[in-house]
Amino acid sequence: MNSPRPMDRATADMTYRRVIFSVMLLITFIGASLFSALNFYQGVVALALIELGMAAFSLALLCLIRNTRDLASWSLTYISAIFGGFLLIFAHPDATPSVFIWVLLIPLVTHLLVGRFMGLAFSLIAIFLAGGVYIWRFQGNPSLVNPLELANMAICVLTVLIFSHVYEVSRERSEARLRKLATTDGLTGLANRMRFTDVFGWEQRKAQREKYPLCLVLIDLDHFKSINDSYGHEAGDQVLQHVATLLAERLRATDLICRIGGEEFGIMVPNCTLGQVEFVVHELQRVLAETPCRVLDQDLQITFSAGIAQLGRDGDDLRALFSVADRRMYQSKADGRNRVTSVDRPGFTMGSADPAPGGRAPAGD
Ligand SMILES: Nc1nc2c(ncn2[C@@H]2O[C@H](COP(=O)(O)OP(=O)(O)OP(=O)(O)O)[C@@H](O)[C@H]2O)c(=O)[nH]1
Repeated sequence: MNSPRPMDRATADMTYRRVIFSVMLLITFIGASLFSALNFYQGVVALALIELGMAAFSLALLCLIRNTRDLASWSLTYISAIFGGFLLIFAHPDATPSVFIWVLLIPLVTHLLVGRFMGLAFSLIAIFLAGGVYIWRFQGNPSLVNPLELANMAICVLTVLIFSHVYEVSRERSEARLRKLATTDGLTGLANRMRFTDVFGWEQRKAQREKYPLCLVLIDLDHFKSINDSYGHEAGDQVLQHVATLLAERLRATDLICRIGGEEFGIMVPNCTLGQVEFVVHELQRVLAETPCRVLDQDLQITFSAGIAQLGRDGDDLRALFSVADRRMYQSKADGRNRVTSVDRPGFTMGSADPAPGGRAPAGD
């Protein structure tokens, strides 16, 4: 099964929930141990044994969840087991009414551990069951089971449930917004360099493990400065968005494209040989040539120069690949632009690249 790429929602969510789960298990372990000792001391052996079981279970889970990928299943197991333990305690003749105050924690704990949907579903079932046990236990006691008492408890528990749910919904939304801000380029909506670096590291390990090629393409728009100079910065922004959309539409879902900065883009292409990637980039150039960018009632013909580097052949990490792809991209510029380079020309150095010539504006119609 494919694990999610870094900074994907599932991964970030798991990191957050693992911390919450660990804290919860620690609290359960300490609390259950303490109550177990107290109940043993008071001679209530049955309750003491249930609590001892809860403490041992929490400790075992604490060790188990450190590295598990299946955190959601373990969280549900924990919630079900602990709630099962609570139901046994609630039903025990020695348990006092004050024990039911723990029901207030159920919405909070479940929402924190398993999110808004499962949290809400589990809370409703648990509150319903706990309420049933309460009525069954104390039905002969009118001071504990009467409409006023029940309404008090129900409103209190429902308020905690509503707040827990609203909190979790807004937390998940804020987290998604922050994650988007942190990982995407604001102008084009493509991945930013930080996300690219994260995903590349993940993809690199996968490519090395599964022995398939991984290539990096650097793309730099040609004479972009002259677009800004001739048509204005806003027009330049539109061109960047136009190119970003075209590139993103043409690449596979497994490729990752990012805006590195300015008018430079990076593409990570897994599972393709250098020759295949070169073909793909030529295709992108062809599509771009066939799709001019409409700006201020003019069709601007945009071209780019590209350099390609392959993991292993040209370097063993992203920094080395960037350096090689960058050199080849400049070689494409020096060779006349609108080109793709995947092998070094002997004797070529960055200094020998043609410095950007003063402002040839792209062809308008
Ligand atoms: N509109 C716009 N322009 C940007 C942005 N970021 C960088 N630029 C401009 O991009 C231009 C890059 O110019 P150069 O590095 O000289 O490159 P070039 O004109 O494409 O020349 P060659 O790369 O040699 O073909 C500069 O004018 C920057 O101001 C941006 O976000 N929006």
